[in-house]
Amino acid sequence: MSRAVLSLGGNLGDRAGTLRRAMESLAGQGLVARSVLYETPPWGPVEQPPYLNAIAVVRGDRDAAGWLALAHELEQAAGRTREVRWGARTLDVDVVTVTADDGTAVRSDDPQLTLPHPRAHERAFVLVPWLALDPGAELPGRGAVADLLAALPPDDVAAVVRWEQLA
Ligand SMILES: Nc1ncnc2c1ncn2[C@@H]1O[C@H](COP(=O)(O)OP(=O)(O)OP(=O)(O)O)[C@@H](O)[C@H]1O
Ligand SMILES: Nc1nc2c(c(=O)[nH]1)N=C(CO)CN2
Repeated sequence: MSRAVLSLGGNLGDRAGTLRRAMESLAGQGLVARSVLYETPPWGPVEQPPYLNAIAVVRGDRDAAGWLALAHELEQAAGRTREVRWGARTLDVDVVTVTADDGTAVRSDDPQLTLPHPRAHERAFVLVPWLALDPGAELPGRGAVADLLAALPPDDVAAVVRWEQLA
């Protein structure tokens, strides 16, 4: 058993429908908690439309590789094709962190699965929904999510706006 924090995002097609369907799939895969949807400006060097983003916390009988496989299944179900790095997509699911049942954070330097996610700490689109869902959240090796957010440019944080309730 392990617990994973997943970041979901998409900026093509029916963004809200795609994220809702992904959350419905996760409901059958050990979904423990989910954030509402946030509209976020595109992060990174590629010019593209705004994203909807959300965080899901799942717990179940999978190891880290199993959570990554689930992330890829959700992306495929949303019709995602792999194109430009950091470019537009119907659905992107990143594994932010995985915690074993003894409380140990899984660490991995494998390029196919790097844990904790190496860029999560600098992404307001991950940290804002995560903090709202879990005010005590910690990104292993980086610190409290609240402190990481406080270290980001305030304009980046303010640009992440609550979009609507999932329910
Ligand atoms: N923690 C992780 N979560 C998801 N994918 C990961 C992780 N670590 C490594 N990867 C690998 O990254 C590869 C590229 O993923 P993807 O296309 O989603 O990248 P990206 O979303 O453009 O960029 P980023 O990784 O910065 O979010 C995947 O095939 C996956 O194997
Ligand atoms: N706001 C936001 N920006 C992004 C996102 C995302 O989910 N949200 N995903 C990306 C894919 O690497 C690149 N940029």
